[in-house]
Amino acid sequence: MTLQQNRQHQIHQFIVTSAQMSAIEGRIFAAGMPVAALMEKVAQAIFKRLVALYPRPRVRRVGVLVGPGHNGGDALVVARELHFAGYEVLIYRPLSKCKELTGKHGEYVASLGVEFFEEIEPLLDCDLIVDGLFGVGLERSISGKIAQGIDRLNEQSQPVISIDLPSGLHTDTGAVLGTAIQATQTFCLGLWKLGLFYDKALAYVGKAELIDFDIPLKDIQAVLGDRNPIYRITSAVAIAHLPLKRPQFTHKYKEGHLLAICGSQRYMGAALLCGLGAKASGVGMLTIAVPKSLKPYMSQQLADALVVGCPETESGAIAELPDSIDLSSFDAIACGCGLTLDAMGVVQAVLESDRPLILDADGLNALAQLGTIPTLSQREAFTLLTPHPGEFKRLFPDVQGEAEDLVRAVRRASEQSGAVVMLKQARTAIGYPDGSVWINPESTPALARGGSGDVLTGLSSGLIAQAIARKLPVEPLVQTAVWWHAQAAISAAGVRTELGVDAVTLSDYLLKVLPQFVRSGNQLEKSSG
Ligand SMILES: NC(=O)C1=CN([C@@H]2O[C@H](COP(=O)(O)OP(=O)(O)OC[C@H]3O[C@@H](n4cnc5c(N)ncnc54)[C@H](O)[C@@H]3O)[C@@H](O)[C@H]2O)[C@H](O)CC1
Ligand SMILES: [K+]
Repeated sequence: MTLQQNRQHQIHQFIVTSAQMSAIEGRIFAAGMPVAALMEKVAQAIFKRLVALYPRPRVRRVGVLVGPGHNGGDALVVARELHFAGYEVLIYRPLSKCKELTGKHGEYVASLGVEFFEEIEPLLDCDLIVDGLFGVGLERSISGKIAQGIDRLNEQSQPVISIDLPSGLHTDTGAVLGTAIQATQTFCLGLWKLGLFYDKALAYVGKAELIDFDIPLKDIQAVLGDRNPIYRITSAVAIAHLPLKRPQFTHKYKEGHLLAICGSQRYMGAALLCGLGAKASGVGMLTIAVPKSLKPYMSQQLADALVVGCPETESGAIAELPDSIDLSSFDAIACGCGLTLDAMGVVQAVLESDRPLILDADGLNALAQLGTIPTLSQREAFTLLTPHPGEFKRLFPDVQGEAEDLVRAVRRASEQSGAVVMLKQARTAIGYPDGSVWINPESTPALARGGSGDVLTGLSSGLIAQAIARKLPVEPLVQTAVWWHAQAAISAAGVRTELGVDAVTLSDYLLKVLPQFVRSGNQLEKSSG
C-alpha cells in the first residue's frame, strides 16, 4: 500500500467534534496557511467533485445557499467556479450580515453578474442545490425565514449537496436544530464529523463522502492524541485483519476452539445461525452446546461442529452443562443466542469461568437480571457484550441510550462493565475500556430482522477464538466482525433487495463478500472509505 493510500485510510478512520476540528484547523492557520487559501483549496475540491457528479448539460441551473460564515464562503467560491464553468448560478443569501472573507467572495461573485436573492423561491426549480448555509459553526436553532426557506426546499425533489454538514444538524450530536436540509449527499470536509453518525441524522445526511484537503496527520494526532478517540470502521480493518493470517503448517486446534452455548426448544434457529456465523469466521473447531433434544437437528445442520446435548429444563432450555464440557479447554465462549432466561444457571457458570466470553441476547438479559455488571469488571479475561438498544437499556439503565449520545452511552457502559460493549443498531457503535469508540457508518436496513444478530455473535466469537489461539490482538476483531457482517448484508441486498437478506443468506454472503476486499497476502483490492 502506498503512503498516500495509507494516509487515506487513516484519514477515513478519524471522527472529530467541532471543537477538535477547529483546533486542528487552528494549527494549520498557526503554521502559516492563510484562511482564505484554505477556503479556496477546500472549495476547489468541492467544485471538482460536483462537476464530476453533475456535469453540464445534464445539470444547467444551480442554486447555491450562502450562509453568514465560512460555510457560506466555501459555497461562494463553488458558485464562482460553477459560473466560470458555464452553469447558470443563482444565490440564496437570507442574511446580509456575514464574516469578512465571506463578504468579499460575495462581492466578487455579484460583480460577475450572478443574481442574489433573499428569498428561496427563485431557486426552487434549479436542477441542483448546493447547501452552504451552516457548517460546524451552527450555534443555535434555525428559525424565521431561513427555517421557512429550508422547509420549502425540503419539499422539492432536486438533488441537494450539503457542504460539510446538512445545514441545521448539530456537528457533534446530529440533532436537528430547528430544521435541517435533507441532503442527497453530504461532502464532509477534511475529517468526518461526529454528528453524521447518529441514527437520527441519517434522514438528513444522504450519502456522505469525505473531501480531503490534505490535513497533516501530525496536526490530527496532536489534537486527538489517544484521549478517548472516536473512529469510523472502514475497509481498512479488512486489510489489517482478514482473512486471519495462518501459517502453512497448522492444525484445527491451533486455529481456535470456540464453545457456543445457545438454543432452546423455543429458539432452535438461533443456535444454528450462531453456528453458521462461527463457521464463516474460519474458526478451527466449533463445539456447540444445545439442549439435548436439539442435538439431532444441530448435528445434521452443522456437520463439522461438535454438538453437545445438554440436560434440559421442562421448557426445553439448557439446565446445565454436562461434565464432558471443560470450559477451560476453549479459546473463547459465546453464550446467549436463543437460550431463554430458563438457562440462567449456565450464564452464571460461564461468568465464573476465566475464559474470554461473548454474551448476547438472553446471556445479556440473564446478566441484567443477575445485576452483576459491577462484578463483570473483575473478570480478567476479554469480555464482549453485544446488546441491541432494548438489551442495552436493561443492562445499563442509568446510561442514556443512543437517542441521547451514542458515544457517551457505549463509553460509559464499557467503563462500568470493563467489557467491550457493542451497541447494535443502524450505526453500530463499539465502546472499549480504554475509552475509544468505533462506529460502523455503512450498513443496510436489510439487517433489521431476526437472526442477523445471532450470525454476528457467531462470527465475532469465531474470529476472537482464532485471535486468542494465534496470540493476535483481540480487540480489533470486534470492529472487523461488525464491518464484515454489514458488508455481507449490503452485498446480499444488492443482489436480493433489502427484503431478501434472511439470516441464513446473510451467513452465506459472509464468505462471498470477502474476496472483494482482500486477496491472498491481505493486499487490498477495493478501497472504500
Ligand atoms: N476553519 C476554517 O476557516 C475553515 C472552515 N471551513 C468551512 O467553514 C465552516 C465553518 O465556518 P464558520 O464560519 O465557523 O461557521 P458556519 O459557516 O457554519 O456558520 C456559522 C455562522 O452562522 C452564524 N449562525 C450560527 N447559528 C445560526 C443560526 N441558527 N441562525 C443564524 N446564524 C447562525 C454564526 O454566528 C456564524 O457566523 C465549515 O463548516 C466549513 O464549511 C472550510 O471549509 C475549511 C476552513
Ligand atoms: K452546510
